[in-house]
Amino acid sequence: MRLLIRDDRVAASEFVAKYIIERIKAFQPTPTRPFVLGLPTGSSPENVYKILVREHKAGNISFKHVITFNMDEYVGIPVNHPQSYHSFMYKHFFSHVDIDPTNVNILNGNASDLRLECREYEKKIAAVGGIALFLGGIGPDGHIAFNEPGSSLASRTRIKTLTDDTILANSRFFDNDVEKVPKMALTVGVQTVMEAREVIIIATGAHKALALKHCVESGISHIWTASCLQLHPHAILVVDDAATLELQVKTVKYFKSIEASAIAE
Ligand SMILES: N[C@@H]1[C@@H](O)[C@H](O)[C@@H](COP(=O)(O)O)O[C@@H]1O
Repeated sequence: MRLLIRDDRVAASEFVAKYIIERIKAFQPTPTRPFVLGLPTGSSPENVYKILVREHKAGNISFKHVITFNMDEYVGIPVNHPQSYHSFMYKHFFSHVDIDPTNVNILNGNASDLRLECREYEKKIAAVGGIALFLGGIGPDGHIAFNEPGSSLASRTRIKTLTDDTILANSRFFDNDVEKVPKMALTVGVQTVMEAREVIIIATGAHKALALKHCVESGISHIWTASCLQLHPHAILVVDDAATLELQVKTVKYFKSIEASAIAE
């Protein structure tokens, strides 16, 4: 796992957006050989989308031959609900770039058979050769996608009941009313994320510091599900200074020093 520390959220987002652009460009996607990108929602990636849109408008990147798979979606709210992850993705990203809507995959939280929807999602990912790069965020409780504390680290796309902590954290998007927050979601599993060839996580703000500590300095645990990334051969965590508050000074120094020496090489 690489840990890259930037001064603030803007700098962290710039790094992540540029990384995604570089990866897509290096892959040189075509209609028959598309780039497969996994995507999250949340306030952390919002800025990343802003930068990707900016770079697209500046003519620096095309998403024409990119297939996307979103990590998760609430169960039981209409697709056009302002807080659905469908709405989020179109509002912040898809509506502003040249992606082919038929290449956009988002779980349907209103499917008549939710289990089937999840199984089909996994099949769709496999059918396009797996995810090349999964962008993710982490919840304050260390969850990745909606893999809440206690999720199996071998899990695949499925229905999850959200924890009280997540419902409370996400109530800020629902008029601060926990009653309005959906109680269940569909989410890719920990294993689904782990099978991506690369994973890049953005985590910013002091409220992510404890999660980051558990993901980086503690053992792999189903309680802090993002800690699974310790086992991923190509995982990068991009964080701001505030998110490192709970890390040991020596951890921060170490990761900063290896980045500095990598730049010097
Ligand atoms: N399901 C999403 C996660 O994928 C996301 O990482 C998390 C953190 O969101 P934020 O970046 O807004 O803190 O929120 C939600 O629970």
